[in-house]
Amino acid sequence: MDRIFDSTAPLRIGTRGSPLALAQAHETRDRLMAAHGLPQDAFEVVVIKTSGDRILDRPLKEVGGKGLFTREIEEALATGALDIAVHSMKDMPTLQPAGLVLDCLLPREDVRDAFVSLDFSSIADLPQGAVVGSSSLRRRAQLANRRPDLQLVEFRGNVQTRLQKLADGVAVATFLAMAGLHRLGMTQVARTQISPDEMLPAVAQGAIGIERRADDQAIARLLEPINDHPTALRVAAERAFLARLDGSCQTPIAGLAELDGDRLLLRGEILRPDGSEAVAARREGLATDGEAMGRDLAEELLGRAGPGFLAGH
Ligand SMILES: NCc1[nH]cc(CCC(=O)O)c1CC(=O)O
Repeated sequence: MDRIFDSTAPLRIGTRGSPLALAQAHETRDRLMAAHGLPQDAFEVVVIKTSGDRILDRPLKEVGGKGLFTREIEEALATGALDIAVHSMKDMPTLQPAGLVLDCLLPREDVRDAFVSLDFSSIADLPQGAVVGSSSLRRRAQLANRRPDLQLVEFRGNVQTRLQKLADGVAVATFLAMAGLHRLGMTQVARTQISPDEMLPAVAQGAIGIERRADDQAIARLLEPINDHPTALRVAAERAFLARLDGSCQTPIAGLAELDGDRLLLRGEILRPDGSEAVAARREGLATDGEAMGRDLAEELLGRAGPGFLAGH
């Protein structure tokens, strides 16, 4: 019998402590309880503070790359202080540290961005020169590309902090992932759900991934029934695209794969950080070829953009 079912010790689920991260950890726990008929006390949610949670006063691009919200959690997983770790896939580097794998994906939530504002109903509704808050390089570049007249200010912090900044008048509008709002039961703050045609979301937006030690076969079997195969195919194609672009937090990149039966439609966009130029393309093919399509799409965009584009020079 698997040690996980024999053990009297609860399964330790590692997560960040933000309300959204906790909601994602609880969703993971609930799916494992349902899949295996386990009681809630078979699990323990362990909150880990990451450097990204500690440093709130500087733009993310100055603090460091994508590992910022995950490093301490991955260290705890590697040393055995956790059994699994729950992550927003959009915050994950494309390469896992040696000894860890991230191959269990929960069913994907809404992939769209939400336009959030107390005074205006959409991007088009924003007056000339309005101040918009966002710390996402992708959203900043996409917005600057479509509305060069707008003024952008940094907007760090969790969903609640950012809404407070709007209430305080720091900016008149911001963007949040619909997925996060759904999981927090806060979709009412979205004034408009922005179509991917207007603003292509981040790679893996709306997807939750569960990481484990590569050699932990009991955990691999435990996770197997909660892995959502359509989500896994889509995220694999998007992350192959991202990996080929050498994407980091420093680079405005958007990508979205959608399934239609056994077909996969993959769209990608890269932008100059100041939004002065955007290059977009799409690929369509068999879903099982998604990762090759991702690499191929990245090659096309890199070729069309030319050297130095992603660095902004
Ligand atoms: N970068 C922070 C982050 N990482 C994941 C989400 C939302 C949930 C998701 O996309 O899965 C957010 C907040 C946001 O973009 O509004």
